[in-house]
Order: sequence, then C-alpha cells, then structure tokens
Amino acid sequence: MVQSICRVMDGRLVILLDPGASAANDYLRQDKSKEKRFAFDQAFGDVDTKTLFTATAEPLIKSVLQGYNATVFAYGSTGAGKTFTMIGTPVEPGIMFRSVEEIFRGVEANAEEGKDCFSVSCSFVEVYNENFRDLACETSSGILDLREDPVCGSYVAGITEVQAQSVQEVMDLLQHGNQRRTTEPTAMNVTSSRSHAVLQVRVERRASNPSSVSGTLMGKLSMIDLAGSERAAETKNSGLRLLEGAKINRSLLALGNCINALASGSSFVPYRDSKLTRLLKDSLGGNCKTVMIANASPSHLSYEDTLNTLKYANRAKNIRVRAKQNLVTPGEHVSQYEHAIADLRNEVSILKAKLAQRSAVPDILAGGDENELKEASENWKLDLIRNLESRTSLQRSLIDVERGLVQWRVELDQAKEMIVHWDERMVTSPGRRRPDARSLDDWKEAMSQIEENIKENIETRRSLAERLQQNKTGGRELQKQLSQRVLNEDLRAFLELIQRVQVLEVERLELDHFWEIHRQQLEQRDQEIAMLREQLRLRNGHIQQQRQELDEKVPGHVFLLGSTLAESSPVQQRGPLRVMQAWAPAREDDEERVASLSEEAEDFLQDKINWRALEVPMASQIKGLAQLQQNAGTSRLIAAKAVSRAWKDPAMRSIPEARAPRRPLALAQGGVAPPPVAPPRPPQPREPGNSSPSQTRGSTCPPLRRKSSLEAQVTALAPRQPSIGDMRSPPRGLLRAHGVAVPQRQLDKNLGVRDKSRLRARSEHSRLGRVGRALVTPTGVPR
Ligand SMILES: Nc1ncnc2c1ncn2[C@@H]1O[C@H](COP(=O)(O)OP(=O)(O)OP(=O)(O)O)[C@@H](O)[C@H]1O
Repeated sequence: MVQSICRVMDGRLVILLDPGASAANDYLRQDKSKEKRFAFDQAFGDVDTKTLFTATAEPLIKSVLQGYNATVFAYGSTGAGKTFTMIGTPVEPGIMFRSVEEIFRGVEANAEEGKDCFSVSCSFVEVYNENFRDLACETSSGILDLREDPVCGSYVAGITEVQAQSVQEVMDLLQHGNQRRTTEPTAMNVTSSRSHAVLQVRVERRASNPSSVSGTLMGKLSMIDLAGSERAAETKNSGLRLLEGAKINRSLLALGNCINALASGSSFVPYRDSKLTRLLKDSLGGNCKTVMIANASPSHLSYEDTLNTLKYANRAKNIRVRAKQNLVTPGEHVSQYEHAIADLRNEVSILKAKLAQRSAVPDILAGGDENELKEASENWKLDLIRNLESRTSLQRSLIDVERGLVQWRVELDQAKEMIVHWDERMVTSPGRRRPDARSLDDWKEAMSQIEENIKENIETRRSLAERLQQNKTGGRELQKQLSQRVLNEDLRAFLELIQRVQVLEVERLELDHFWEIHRQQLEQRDQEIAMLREQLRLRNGHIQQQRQELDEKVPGHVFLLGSTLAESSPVQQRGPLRVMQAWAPAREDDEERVASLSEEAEDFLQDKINWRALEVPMASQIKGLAQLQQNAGTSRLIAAKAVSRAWKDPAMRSIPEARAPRRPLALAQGGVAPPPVAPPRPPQPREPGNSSPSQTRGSTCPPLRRKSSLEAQVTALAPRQPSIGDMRSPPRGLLRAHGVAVPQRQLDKNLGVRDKSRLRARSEHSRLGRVGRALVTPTGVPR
C-alpha cells in the first residue's frame, strides 16, 4: 500500500508529490495541494553508493590530499538511509569506505612519483547522549572532551589516532568501531543509530626531501553519519530510548539552528548549543569544503519527515564556506607542538586529579567486587530517591502553608472590617441584628485567633524553608558522590538522568506555586482597581450633581478645579497656579454695618486673612469655591476683610499686595505648603467690556496694586463694574456640603463681646470671608 511520492528530474530537481490519501479525507485541505519542489546541486533517485560517491565525496578527496579540510555528512529522519549511505554494507560499501580507498589510491599514486611522502591517521568517535566516546579503542569507556584549537579547529582531546598504512586497516577500524557503536531496534528502524558517528582521516603531506622548508600540508576529511531525527509516537520508544531520542533531536535542532543562522548570514551562530554543532563548526561555517547529503524516504508515509529534510537541505544551500589550504611551516610546527605539549600537560593534571579522586573512593568500591559495587550504587540510588521524595513533600507542605496564610490574611481583613464598622451598624440598624450574628467581642476574639494562626503559619513556613534548603544541600552532596559511589558508567548516566527528571519535577512544583501566588495577587489588585474605579465614578457623579445645583443656585461662582481629569487638565496645562484667598461677597444690607466697623475689628480681620498670592505646585491641593469680581476685564479677588475699606474708599477696592499680611491663613488647612512670595508683575492693560464671569476662567490676573488717584478718578467716571455687593453668597448649607468651616466660636473668643451688633456683622463677614478657600488664577497665559 506504500506509494513513492518523490520524483527526481534533471538530476537536480526534487518533486515531493501530495501524499493524496490524507488530503482526500481532509475537507479543509482538498483544494490545497501539498506538492513541493526543491532544486539542489545534485539529486538522486534509486542509485548505488558508487554513483553517489563519485558525484559527492570523490571531488573532496583531491582537496584533502592538497591540504584542505573537507566534510561529508548525511542528514535525514530515522530509517531514511544515512548509515546505508555513509557506512554501507559489506556488499555495498558506503562513502566512508570509498573515500578512504580513494585517499590511499591518491597517496600511492603520489608515492610512485616519489615527490612527497604522506602519513594517514584515522580516528572514529561517536556522540552519544551529548558525550564523546572513542570507537577506535576497545578498552576505552570514558567520556572525552571536545576542545578548540586556533590552528586545528575543533578536536576531541584524548582520542585514539590510528596510523593507517593501508585501506584494510581503516576498514578494520571502521568495522570494529561500528560494532561498538550504539544501535538499537526501534519501530522505525531495526538497526537505528542512537549516536552520531564521526570518522576523521588526517592526511599529512610533506616533501620527500627532509631539508625542504616548504612545510607540511595538513588535510582532514570528516565523514559523519548522523543519528536520525525521530518522533516518539512513530518509533514507539520509551525509557532510555526515549531519552536518547530527545538528545538526538536536541542536537539536530541545534544543527538546524546553526544552518538557519549561517544561511541567513547572521553574525551569531549558536554552535555551542550542542556537542555535535561544536564538532561541525569548521565544516559548517569555517575552513572546510562541505558536502551535505540529505537522505529522504520516498514513501508517502514519511511525507512530513521528507519535507523537513528537504527544507533543511534547501536552506543549507545558502551557506558559504571559505576553505583554505592548511600549510604548516616549520615555525608553525614548533608552535603547534608547544600547543600539543600544553594540552598534554593539562590532560595529565586532569588525570592526576581523577586518580586522586579514585583513591578517595571507599575500599569496598576500589576493591572492585561486583556485588559490593552494585550495593554501593543501589544505596546511592536509595539515598537519592529519599532525598527527592522528601524534597517533593517539603515543597508541597510549603505550598499548603502559603495557601493557608493567604486565606488567613483574607479572614483577618474581614474581621478588621467588621470591627471597624461594628459601631456604625449598631447605630444605624440596631434592631436588625440577627440572633446568630457575632458580637463585637466574638469578632475581636476571632481576630486574635486569626493573628495567632498567622504567626504559627509563618513559623512553620520558616522551618519548612530551612529544611528544604538543607535537603537541597544534601542533594548536591549526593550529586558530588555519584562518581565515587557508582562506577558503572551507564548506570551513572541513567541515575543522573533520573535525578534531573526528579529535580525538574520539584522545580515545576515551585513554579506552579509561585504562579498561583502571583495570580492571586493580580486578582486582588484587579478587585481593588475595580473598587477604586467605582468610587471614582460615584464621586464624579456626586460632584457633577453638586455642580449643577450650584449653577442653578449660585450664578457667577467659579470652580477652581475640575473634578475629572479632563476638566482639570486645562488648569494643569497652564502651569503654576496663582492661588489667592477667596471670600464670599457681602450682602447689600451688610454694607452699612461693615462701614461702621471699628478700627480694631478691621485690624483683626486684616490679621485673620492672608492676602498673599500663593504658588501651588499641584492643582489637586486646591479645594473649595471662590467668586470673582470683574474689574476692567481682569479677574480680581476682593475679600470680606477689605469690604469696609473698599466701601469707604473706591480707590482702595483693589487690594495692594504690599499691604498683605505675612501670615498664611486658610490655605494651610487645605494641605497647601507654605507659599513662596510671588514676584511683582507689571500692570496689564485693561480690556473694558470683557467682564463675563465665564470669560475670566483662565484669564491672566495682573498683580494687585494700589490705584493712582488719576486711575481712581477714571474709575469713578467709568460705568460701574459689578462689585462685591452685586454677588450673592452661596447658601450656608451648600458651603457646609463643600467642607467650608465656619469657626464662629473662635471668632467670638478672640474678639471679646463688646458690641453685639458689630460682632454679628463682623462675624457674618468673617464667615463669608472663609467661604472660598482659594481662587486659582493661571499666571502668564493669555486667554
Ligand atoms: N538505498 C538503499 N537501498 C537499499 N536499502 C536501503 C537503502 N537505504 C536504506 N536502506 C535500508 O533501510 C534500513 C534503514 O536504513 P539506515 O539504517 O541506513 O537508516 P538511518 O537513516 O541510518 O536510520 P537511523 O537514523 O535510525 O540510524 C536499513 O536496513 C538499510 O539497509
């Protein structure tokens, strides 16, 4: 039932047909063809490995003999034929065998000419679970390190280099190494490679004449059989196989990312993401001629895998490499040897340290009795499991305690609220108390109980956190002991993986917990914001209503600030605000009484009211109402204290700034900071007729000054401007509603009751003098 959906045309074009069967059932995709086309340097259908070799790797061999680096690697999903291509079978050898054969053929041809002499060495290594393992050495089971050298590029330190004299020696190495290589059956491939295998052949070419100073050409051919990318659902892997698959996919993903970065010309290429990409660094983007063979299955069942492989190969086409001949002159040779010696010294010191560690291993383990070793490993495993179990349970308990704390805090808030509002409720609805409702004492007791619980929980949390910390330290100790207590490498790797999985599980728990806490906090904030919004809405509504009432009842009043942001912003935009004492106008019938006030009372009023102009940095600090008197087109403020004088002398109706008492008064009650002294400003020309109260809002207010006698005469002749007596004071109830204080008693105490009728008049004016707290006059902004 399997169909071939791959077509190759002109030896370059690959057409991947629509798998069809799946599309027919998919109604959403019926009109959408999944056919894809890709063009490559070369494309092959069903060809033998010889043809493939001739077209791909053979041209590289000549370069290697000339001192270039070259790489051939096979890429593709599991079961696509990478191993078949690179290693092959005894009947049909793959690229590795053919390449080595070709190298030796070239060496022999040169040797016959007698010009140069060659030395060929090989190494065979695998990258299994992100670790390097030597496949050329039977006894080696250790993990090798990858190093980077500015001259040689990436190399595996401590790897066995086999000096090969013939093809057969290399083939033996390949065969034995391949047997040691990790392969396991999966549902997709009975001989699935679980590691990336790298065969490196180094060719050193120097002139036969020892006195020649022309140097040595150092070519290197790397041939890589990658493990295939795989899907767990298809391979049906589990346990160790699954972990292997994850590692393989991770390293291939890193390779894909490097290919993407190189193809897009990015300045940063993430080579360090995996051992594989670190090893392939030179081959992908450095000094190397590289051939990438993309193996793809033609089966319609592998459509997705094949498409992915072709996409990667298509991107890799764009990678450009710069290969150069590796010519090492004698001087460089010396420096290379120096490097090699330094490396070896390093290696020796590492080995010595390892030996010292081994000697620290208990005698039972060092003795090497297998049963005892097993027991030691088993004990370590048990210790680890105990440590992780206890960590998980501690973490869970910590989460429970945190949750409890959150709940107790909520209850504490509720209890506090109940206690605060208890009296209020009793006063407003004493009869409505339910028989089962708690009394104030009950609530107080409940609150102290809750506080006790919270304290206890905080203490428990502290001790749990301490124990968790101790547990983590213990875990780290166990981790350090792993290399000493478990000598079997596979078991060690397996146990390490198990430990990581467990640690990740605990960390997940921690993250869940923090997420939960943050979520709760966010929810709480949301609720608070919603509550504040509601309050703001109600307040605005109330202010609006009050304002409407004021508009109806008190024509001519001015609001100092808007109650909403939109209303207040024009005020704020006008910069520093000049705030002055405000007052309410006297009634017409008060005029005479004011005129008859004694000098002492006048002085008192003068002391009580501050006429100084104030700079208020924040508009929100200003409260209350004020009324304006129109005077020649500018806003002027006249206080009740000035009323008597103003009535006696029209020239004095404007209050001179110089006469202002120094003490700030009522504004301090509104939260206004002690005011700076406003600088004197030049007089502004008057604009007669521009006197409507609405127009004065936002107009520039010139500094108050004494009028000259000439100005006074002109004023007397000019048509009468609305005076303070024309204005109506707001009703007292309304003022109270706006928070205006009327400290009648204070006034009585200060003055003494000398003249009842004068006092009444005076206190009336004093009251009115405190009606408005401030007048806001934007400074320096023309209307
Ligand atoms: N061109 C081919 N001709 C004949 N048989 C092939 C061909 N390609 C692959 N095979 C066979 O298909 C099977 C899977 O191939 P192979 O092991 O090379 O796949 P792979 O890509 O290396 O898989 P994995 O990534 O799992 O190691 C093997 O039995 C192999 O002999």
